[in-house]
Amino acid sequence: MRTRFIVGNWKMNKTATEAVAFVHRLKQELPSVEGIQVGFTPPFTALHATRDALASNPAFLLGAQNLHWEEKGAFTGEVSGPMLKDLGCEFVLVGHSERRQHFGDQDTWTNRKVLAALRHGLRPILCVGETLQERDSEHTDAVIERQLRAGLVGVDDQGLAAVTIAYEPVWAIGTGRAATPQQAVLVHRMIRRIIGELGGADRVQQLRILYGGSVTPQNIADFLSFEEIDGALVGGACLDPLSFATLVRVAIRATPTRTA
Ligand SMILES: O=C(CO)COP(=O)(O)O
Repeated sequence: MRTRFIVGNWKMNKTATEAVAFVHRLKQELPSVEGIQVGFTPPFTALHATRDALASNPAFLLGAQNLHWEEKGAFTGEVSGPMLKDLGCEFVLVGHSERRQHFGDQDTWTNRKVLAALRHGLRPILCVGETLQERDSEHTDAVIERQLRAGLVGVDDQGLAAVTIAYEPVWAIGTGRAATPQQAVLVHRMIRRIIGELGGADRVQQLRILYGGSVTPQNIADFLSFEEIDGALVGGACLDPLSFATLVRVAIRATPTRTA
């Protein structure tokens, strides 16, 4: 069975000082985490402090929210894979819809970022998701397929084994209007089929597909009751240590028993 993965995406929240306070409180609430992995993506400026505060708990993984595809050079304001790796990051988000919407991250860029992450030993979490307009016009499948295929150009079987996909419908992000687990399951199945076609047929059963968009301590169990949903990418509900700890505790107990 795939190990479930809950990732708290802090977005542009928390100073380094606040990050340390958060982690200390969270560790009090979650003295032991077994059976699942918990990831954190602080802003770049809080990565170092968060790493030190997390202090080698193997269930806790540090990640970044973005990277540039070049290793170094004249790219003012950017951060590269080797820089993240050096700080102890194990994974990195690529193609989050906020990057696509506000910062012009196009499919060709997400592809370069996925390849750069893999080159530097970081596991990419490739984020895909449709807007409300795309869903309403029944383009969800086509949009997700395009984002996946374009984002994974040139990724070989070995690379695919290191990739995680996050399905985050744009209309569900920060709106309090989560997708239903059944809606997510349908998209997750399609994602697994497409990745299988891309050449990961042998390994596709190991691929983790997370759901993101208004996940809360109240609805996480519902999502994780489906075996197609391997975890969650959590925004708003990850910022408060008590709320996030509750969510993680529920996730630890959740067992997949339903089919859509
Ligand atoms: O974008 C998200 C995680 O990356 C989801 O954000 P919310 O959980 O706030 O909807």
